[in-house]
Amino acid sequence: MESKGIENGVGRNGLAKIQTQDNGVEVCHDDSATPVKATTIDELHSLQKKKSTPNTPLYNKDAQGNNAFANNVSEVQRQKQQLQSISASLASLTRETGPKLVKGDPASKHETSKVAHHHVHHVTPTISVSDSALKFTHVLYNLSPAELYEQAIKYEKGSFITSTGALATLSGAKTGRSPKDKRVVKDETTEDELWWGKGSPNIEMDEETFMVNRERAVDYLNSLDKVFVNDQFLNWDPEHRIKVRIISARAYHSLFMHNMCIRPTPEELEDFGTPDFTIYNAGRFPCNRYTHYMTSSTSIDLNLARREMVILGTQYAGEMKKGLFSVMHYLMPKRQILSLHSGCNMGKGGDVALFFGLSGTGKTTLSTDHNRYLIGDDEHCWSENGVSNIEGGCYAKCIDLSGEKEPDIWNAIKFGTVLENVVFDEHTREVDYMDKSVTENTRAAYPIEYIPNAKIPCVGPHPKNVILLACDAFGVLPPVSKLSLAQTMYHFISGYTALVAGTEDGIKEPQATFSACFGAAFIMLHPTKYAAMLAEKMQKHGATGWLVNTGWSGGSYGSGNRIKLAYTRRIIDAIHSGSLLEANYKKTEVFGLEIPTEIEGVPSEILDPVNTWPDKKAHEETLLKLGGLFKKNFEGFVNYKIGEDSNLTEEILAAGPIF
Ligand SMILES: Nc1ncnc2c1ncn2[C@@H]1O[C@H](COP(=O)(O)OP(=O)(O)O)[C@@H](O)[C@H]1O
Ligand SMILES: C=C(OP(=O)(O)O)C(=O)O
Ligand SMILES: [Ca+2]
Ligand SMILES: [Mn+2]
Repeated sequence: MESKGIENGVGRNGLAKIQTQDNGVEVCHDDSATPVKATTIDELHSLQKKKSTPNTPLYNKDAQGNNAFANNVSEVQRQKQQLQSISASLASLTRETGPKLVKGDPASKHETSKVAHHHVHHVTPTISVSDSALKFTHVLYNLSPAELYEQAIKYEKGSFITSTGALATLSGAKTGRSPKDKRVVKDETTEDELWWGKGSPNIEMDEETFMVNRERAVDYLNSLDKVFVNDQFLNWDPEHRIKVRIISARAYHSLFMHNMCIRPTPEELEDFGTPDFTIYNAGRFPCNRYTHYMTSSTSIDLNLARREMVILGTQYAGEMKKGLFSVMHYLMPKRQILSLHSGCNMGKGGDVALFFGLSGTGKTTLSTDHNRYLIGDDEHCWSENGVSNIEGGCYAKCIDLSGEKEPDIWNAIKFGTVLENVVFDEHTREVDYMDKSVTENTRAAYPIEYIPNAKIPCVGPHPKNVILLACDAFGVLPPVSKLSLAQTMYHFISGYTALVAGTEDGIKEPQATFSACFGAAFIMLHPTKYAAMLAEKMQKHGATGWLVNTGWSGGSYGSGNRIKLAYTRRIIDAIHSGSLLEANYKKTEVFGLEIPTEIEGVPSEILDPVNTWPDKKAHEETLLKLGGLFKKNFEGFVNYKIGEDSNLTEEILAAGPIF
């Protein structure tokens, strides 16, 4: 019937027929493999998934990796305890019972009905109980990135896979933190312990109001079909590890925290027990303006006594990461450990550098260095044991990101990475990193091991260099200065950087920002407490302080240019290698900074800013102006003693600009 070859076979439509094989058999088979052992499509689907979850216990497996039958009871018991713990976290404090919790996705009926049988947290409803007690809330516990991708793409608008495999998400109306809406409960203890008043990030609220907001968040979360729960760790120093639980409404938030916190191994998760700190993230659900203290629809509330944080009315994920950082800024100093808003890396020879700086000054960019081991990009602890990263991931800005300039960050944007608020081609899903349509603050959150030279575990010895980064948009701070200990403290307490005017009406010149300890938004104690600890540690371990201007040169913002990243990298290289310690120095006017006359790979004339300004008078005026702003800011600190030694306090006061 069929003819051989194309040349003489003509189909009904007049086109040549393609014959695959000439074996004389009339019936055409698709393939020769044995058919699958399934009689229905459902059966076929069930073959696809092997039983395993991130929280599957390992203990109960036999040598072949099968779940040993004898231990199944303890596994059921353990799962029950885990669900009871989550149930306790989600319990309403104003009603007798909350919703019943079930593990698993409500959409996958087969799985959950099975699980539900074992894992419903039983409460016997009585007639007096509210309807919410009769409801089921599904708990999606420590899901994997793949599972979270599926959840986000199915249920959260604005979630897409980009051409490199990252998960593009939208954070909603808020694309940055809301520091004015961050409140801390003032009680008998925190009243004395914390920094309150002018300059402090701690805006007070009372316990009662906290409980109102907590209940609001808990009720919202319980009203959902499902919530995401992450149980993870903070701090790579095993002695000072903190267990955190994050309860959130979005897969985006769960994946973000999966990346940013330290991910427990299955064994660690098995022994997790009760968290040390819990975040209730109600995301889009606002606070109620009739509630005392509420001044907007957003409220981020910290209760140190209860070890809880409540987030209402913002979906910006950085709020969780930086909220936990505040908690560490309280807990760690209690243990004589200094918490640092800094990046950190280590050379092949074990030399550690810290990179302090406010947002946008270069912590993430400069600590991610192909020639060095990355310990972390943003939050660290310095204890008697050395340094340790608080987090398990990095949070890089991606505006104008390029593969040529920042290959390691570029390559980290792959499957598993959360990309916030970026714009991409609707067809190819290629991200346009130049596009600021949604926000200038586009971000990538990825696990630290996505950086090839990550140092795992993320700990290192005592720092040798302490680098203070300032993005000086006035263009008068030198690209690099070597600091005395007193100068290091002066600049650490000042925490200077400048914001550029951008495109807003009216603002024509850069705005100086002073943020104590290069992170006033996150510290909980008075800045001088952290400064005293830093001075003590730097002295004890012989660390050198440096001030690096990653901002403007040749004039202020508008007339000069931002210092080339390549030059800043050469400067940082010279600090790491020790060669900059050996350079010749001269002292600058006004700020009295020691500046090197030569650095390999950097044009010598840029090392003294005055050389780069065509208008010398304008330079002088700008320098004095900035000096004045420093002086004025420091007035708030002149009455504080730093450390045991009043000599150091006096030296610090004298280490500022003189004119
Ligand atoms: N000379 C420079 N040094 C450091 N960063 C620079 C420099 N010039 C431009 N940049 C850009 O500034 C931004 C610094 O941001 P980032 O490293 O995320 O800061 P941080 O982590 O301190 O918030 C990056 O986008 C980086 O590419
Ligand atoms: C996430 C933040 O940190 P950074 O900009 O320092 O990376 C932030 O300040 O919100
Ligand atoms: Ca920051
Ligand atoms: Mn950063």
